[in-house]
Amino acid sequence: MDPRNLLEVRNLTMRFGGIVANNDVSFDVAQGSITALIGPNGAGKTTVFNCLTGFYRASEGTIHLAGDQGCAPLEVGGLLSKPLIGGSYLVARAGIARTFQNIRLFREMSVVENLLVAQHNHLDRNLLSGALGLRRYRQAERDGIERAFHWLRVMDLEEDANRLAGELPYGRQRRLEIARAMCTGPRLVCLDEPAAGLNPREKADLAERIQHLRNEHRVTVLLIEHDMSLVMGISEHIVVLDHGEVIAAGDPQEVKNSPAVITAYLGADDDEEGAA
Ligand SMILES: Nc1ncnc2c1ncn2[C@@H]1O[C@H](COP(=O)(O)OP(=O)(O)OP(=O)(O)O)[C@@H](O)[C@H]1O
Repeated sequence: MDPRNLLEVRNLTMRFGGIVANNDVSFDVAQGSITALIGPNGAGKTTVFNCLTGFYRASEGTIHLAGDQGCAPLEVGGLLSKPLIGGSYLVARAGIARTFQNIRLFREMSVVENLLVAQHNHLDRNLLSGALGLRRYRQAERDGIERAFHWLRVMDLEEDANRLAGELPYGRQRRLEIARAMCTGPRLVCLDEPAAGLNPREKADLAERIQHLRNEHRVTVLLIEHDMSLVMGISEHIVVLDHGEVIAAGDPQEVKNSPAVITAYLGADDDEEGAA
């Protein structure tokens, strides 16, 4: 594995019966980069995310996540050969977190509770120490709450801590989803259309926050997004999918000028025209 990369996807194919959602997809995500995965509707972007995060077990191919601090690389492809639910749980432990195209918060829980539930991996381990020594267990609980408030502050949601998540305005729910993903301490955060439904001011704010996460909190970002000004404004590397296949990859300028990309977008729906 190239030491500059955090993630290497090789020859990923995902079939649903006769439908080939991803066909022989290969790409890299460099350590510390903001990388975007774009393409017209139905191109296979979310399916790639679902394979990366263990929601689907890929039909073929491998996904390598670099080891932490020089440890041996972790083969997520190996983990994903385990059953579906175990897959996503193990992937979270490996250091990948995600948000969803359609917000999936616990709407009936408070904002801070959403962040505490997200940390169940840490807290589960400490249940054992709960049985063995109360002090350690309480410390783990305090750490969890502190971590939750840290990310609420970073995402400017502290004042909403005790509100029900489902009552937050839409833009704040989107920020809460990112805070929840960050709470798990990921090395790679996968954001699925984080700007969907946001107004222009909220989109500009989101772009700054994503850059802040990468610059100040050292997380690598993989982004699916239809808003091309956001993608072109913050990504160093862009991978373009069409009909399940990678048709181009490069920096924003290269992708903008790629004839294959222009053709793919001109052939797509009206609302995507001119996006590339
Ligand atoms: N669970 C599934 N079962 C059957 N087909 C699926 C499944 N998930 C995705 N597909 C199909 O795979 C293809 C790619 O879908 P996917 O959601 O990955 O595209 P996308 O690029 O994320 O699209 P969008 O931008 O509209 O969200 C589509 O034809 C879709 O219908």
